[in-house]
Amino acid sequence: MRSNTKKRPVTVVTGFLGSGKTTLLNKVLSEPSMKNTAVLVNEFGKVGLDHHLLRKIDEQTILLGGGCLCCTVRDDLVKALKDLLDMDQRGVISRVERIIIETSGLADPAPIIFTILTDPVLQHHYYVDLVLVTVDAVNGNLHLSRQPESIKQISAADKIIVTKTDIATPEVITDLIARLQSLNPSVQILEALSSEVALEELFRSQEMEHTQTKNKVVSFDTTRMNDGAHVPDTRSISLTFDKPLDWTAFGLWLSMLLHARGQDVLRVKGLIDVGEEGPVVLNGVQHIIHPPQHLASWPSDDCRSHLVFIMRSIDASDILTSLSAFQSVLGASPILLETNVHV
Ligand SMILES: Nc1nc2c(ncn2[C@@H]2O[C@H](COP(=O)(O)OP(=O)(O)OP(=O)(O)O)[C@@H](O)[C@H]2O)c(=O)[nH]1
Repeated sequence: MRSNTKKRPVTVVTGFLGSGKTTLLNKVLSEPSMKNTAVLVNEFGKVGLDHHLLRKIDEQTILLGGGCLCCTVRDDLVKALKDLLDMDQRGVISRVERIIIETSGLADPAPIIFTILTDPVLQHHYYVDLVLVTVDAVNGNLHLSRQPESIKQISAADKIIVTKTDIATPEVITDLIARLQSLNPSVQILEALSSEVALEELFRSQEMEHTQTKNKVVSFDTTRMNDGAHVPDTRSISLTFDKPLDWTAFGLWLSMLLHARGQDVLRVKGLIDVGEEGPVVLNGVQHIIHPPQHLASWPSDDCRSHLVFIMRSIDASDILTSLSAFQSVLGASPILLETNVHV
């Protein structure tokens, strides 16, 4: 019986239908450093194909049943992760050091993260380290305008990999990247084909990257986006605070917000100055907040709190008013850095 008390990282790879998830994974999994990776593949539809396409890791590729992982087959996911653990501990498969879940193109990553964080067994053995989202350079804009699932995926992303840049014009790629950055200001965007996306960069733990892209001012023409979209308005806001925050009071404020408007808060991400040496990393997808992590030091010279919300139908002014009303307990006032509205 092998013993391994270290929690294993789970990377969720999602992206709209046909956006290049399997292609990217094939590349990633052929790297020697990924050899102890198990892959769970979920496809929408009765007959799955992608697990056949992921040849490199035959033995440790598991196909989760037809149906979408985010709504119908979460029991399958729990069972597959427990089975992997069991097989790993009994030594019947090679040691599993990382798990990749390739979702169906229609999946909302939030319930998947929620399942792993809340299952009484899984939470002791696994943690979700990254949500990687592939976006097709040619069709990405259309998906964002027409498919609400696509917006949820972008909101949940820690890193976005733009695929098919070889068959899109530079203007389309630039516009798409601006739109993605505007939807999720804290996300890191990589191009799949540029230098083949270095693996270390793709899978690098995110704490050190939290501040790299935040606060980027993106020029963005909202009129172009109103192309008969079916997606309700989505907006992102970036905030800072004039002083360190009281962490307990902030946690209370956030719980109240999520309790009242959890459905409309797609993403919360931040580095919070709580008056100690390093910041607290906050990472939430919809109503799920990952266990906050206290970093020993700030990842850059900028030691101010940074908080990004991606929301539906909630005005930046509502957040600011609510935080301002709470400021005597928070110990700091909010300052709006940037807001982007997509209608
Ligand atoms: N030209 C080009 N084609 C690509 C690129 N990435 C993927 N493709 C093609 O796009 C098609 C779909 O790619 P997949 O990797 O199967 O996409 P997926 O997201 O796994 O698809 P689903 O599982 O159906 O959601 C395939 O024909 C790929 O060869 C790319 O960067 N450039």
